[in-house]
Amino acid sequence: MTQIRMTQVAPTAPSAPLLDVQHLTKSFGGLTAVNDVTFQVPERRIISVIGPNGAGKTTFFNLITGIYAPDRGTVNLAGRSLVGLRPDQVVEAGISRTFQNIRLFPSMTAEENIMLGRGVRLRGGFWDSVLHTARFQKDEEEARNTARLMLDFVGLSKWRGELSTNLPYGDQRKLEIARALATTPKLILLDEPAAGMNPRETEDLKALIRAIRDELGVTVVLIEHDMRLVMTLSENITVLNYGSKLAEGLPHEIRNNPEVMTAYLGSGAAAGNYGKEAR
Ligand SMILES: Nc1ncnc2c1ncn2[C@@H]1O[C@H](COP(=O)(O)OP(=O)(O)OP(=O)(O)O)[C@@H](O)[C@H]1O
Repeated sequence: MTQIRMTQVAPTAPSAPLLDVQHLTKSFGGLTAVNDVTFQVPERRIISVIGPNGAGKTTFFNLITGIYAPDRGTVNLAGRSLVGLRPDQVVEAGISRTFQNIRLFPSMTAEENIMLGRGVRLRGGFWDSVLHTARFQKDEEEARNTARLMLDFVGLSKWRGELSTNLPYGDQRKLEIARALATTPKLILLDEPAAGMNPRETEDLKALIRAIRDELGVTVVLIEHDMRLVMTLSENITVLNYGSKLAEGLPHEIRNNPEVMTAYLGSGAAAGNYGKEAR
């Protein structure tokens, strides 16, 4: 993979977490989907958030990324508050993400999909694009260069001019990651990146996530149901259950935590997943 340095992490005190979430709470009607969750991520870590179906994991990501406003609690990135920012402003602040379901533009090429992701970092405005000004052309060239670097980084250069819909499933997921990386984030949130992948694709994904941290210096938080991947990739794991933080610790601590096991055993399909693959 190409060596690219892209992290723009502002200097923070050695002990200050990059992401600092305190007492985050969100209810929908009578249901508290995220309940008083405190969560800290130091720079350059790979952290997983797990929990049975409906535990509040995606809502937690949606609160961090400005899709929902929290009822209570704070979210800080490198010391800057993100509460009240729109999703695009959160991206500009340095957090990008992928979604549980693939959200590519099927009638655009792999390269064009990434160029769109890069748009948030470009300086030209609406009239620059309408009038095709010199600034627009410079922006477009810059976006294309970044897209090519990212395609190379995730190993998809051969698909550059192909419509995204024609890519194999695992490669579409990688393309989404490339698009998120094109915004030069400090932190990337991956929502079930291995969902639907075969074992070989999952192994590739594991190597890619490590490279994102090691080569790009980007911190990674992932939601994932594939326990084998979670246990072998994460440095730390946070477990949510019914919206609350049930446990937090090293992979072997989580694997041996009876409360975590009970939470999964009570949750149908996810229980099988945990029981089979956590070992
Ligand atoms: N916009 C919404 N309106 C009402 N309820 C919601 C909304 N979003 C999420 N919920 C509810 O909040 C709870 C948590 O959902 P969430 O999708 O965050 O869980 P999850 O842990 O990501 O689940 P899964 O692993 O199945 O993706 C669920 O009961 C869900 O139905």
